[in-house]
Amino acid sequence: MTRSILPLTGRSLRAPKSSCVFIYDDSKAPPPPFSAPQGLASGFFSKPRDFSLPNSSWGPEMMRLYEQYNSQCGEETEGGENREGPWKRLPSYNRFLKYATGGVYLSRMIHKKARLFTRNNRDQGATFEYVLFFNSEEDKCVGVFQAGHLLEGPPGHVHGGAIATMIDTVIGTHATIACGPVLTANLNINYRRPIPLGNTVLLESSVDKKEGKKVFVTCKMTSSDGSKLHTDSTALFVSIKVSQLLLGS
Ligand SMILES: CCCCCCCCCCCCCC(=O)SCCNC(=O)CCNC(=O)[C@H](O)C(C)(C)COP(=O)(O)OP(=O)(O)OC[C@H]1O[C@@H](n2cnc3c(N)ncnc32)[C@H](O)[C@@H]1OP(=O)(O)O
Repeated sequence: MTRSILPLTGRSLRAPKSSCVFIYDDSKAPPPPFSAPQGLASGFFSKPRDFSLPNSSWGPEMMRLYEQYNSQCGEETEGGENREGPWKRLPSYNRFLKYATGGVYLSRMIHKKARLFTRNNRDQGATFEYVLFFNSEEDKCVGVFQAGHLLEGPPGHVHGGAIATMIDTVIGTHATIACGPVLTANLNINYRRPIPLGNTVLLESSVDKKEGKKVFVTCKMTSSDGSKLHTDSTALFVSIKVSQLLLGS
């Protein structure tokens, strides 16, 4: 029923401008009727929470790096003018699908309780605190990541799977910006130095080459001052049609 009427293509999955999108918040009320246009039932809709903004759990290094990149971001001023800047902060929600065109309905039909792995803990600072910035002129993506105490692997240090998750998030986002919807086909990580829990690290990714449906990305993760290399990694992403995921093929 639903599959045939949904105009879901790669092109329809665009991140919205967070300032003007209203979405259904399923924690507050029952859903409006399926056919309700987005934004009409104002009592049921609320602004999506952008998890990539500072909160009280962010330590000084996280804040320093955030300010460093954020101060170089283009933005619309209160007077409505556009301030130029090479970087753009990428907003981050707990369910990407909800905020894509038409996704508000899809998100209720497809595993409606699903939440993004990295954004599913309400306890600020406990798991993944991160913010991503993108520089289109240089085609660079950076992630600033503060690792919370629930990410323990080796005693007092961050689990390798959590590190891989962060790398995949940064390079996956970068590959998506470069090529539209993609899936990780291959990810190789050299773990060079353990990361103490609570530390802030910097991830920097670059697209090495695109070849048909394939995009090759590399990423380095360093201490916040850049002095220590924690990981270096390479990855292959393959372009997909979003309908592939929805139709289970
Ligand atoms: C603003 C932007 C916001 C963005 C938000 C986004 C958030 C994102 C953040 C979160 C990010 C989270 C991200 C996640 O967690 S993604 C979740 C983890 N990944 C998966 O589950 C992927 C599972 N795999 C597949 O679905 C398929 O195998 C894929 C789609 C990957 C390839 O499909 P398929 O097999 O049908 O591909 P093809 O036959 O058309 O081949 C195409 C080409 O690719 C080459 N090939 C394929 N596989 C490999 C391999 N392993 N090594 C080397 N090469 C490989 C292949 O040889 C061919 O090359 P060529 O012959 O053409 O030369």
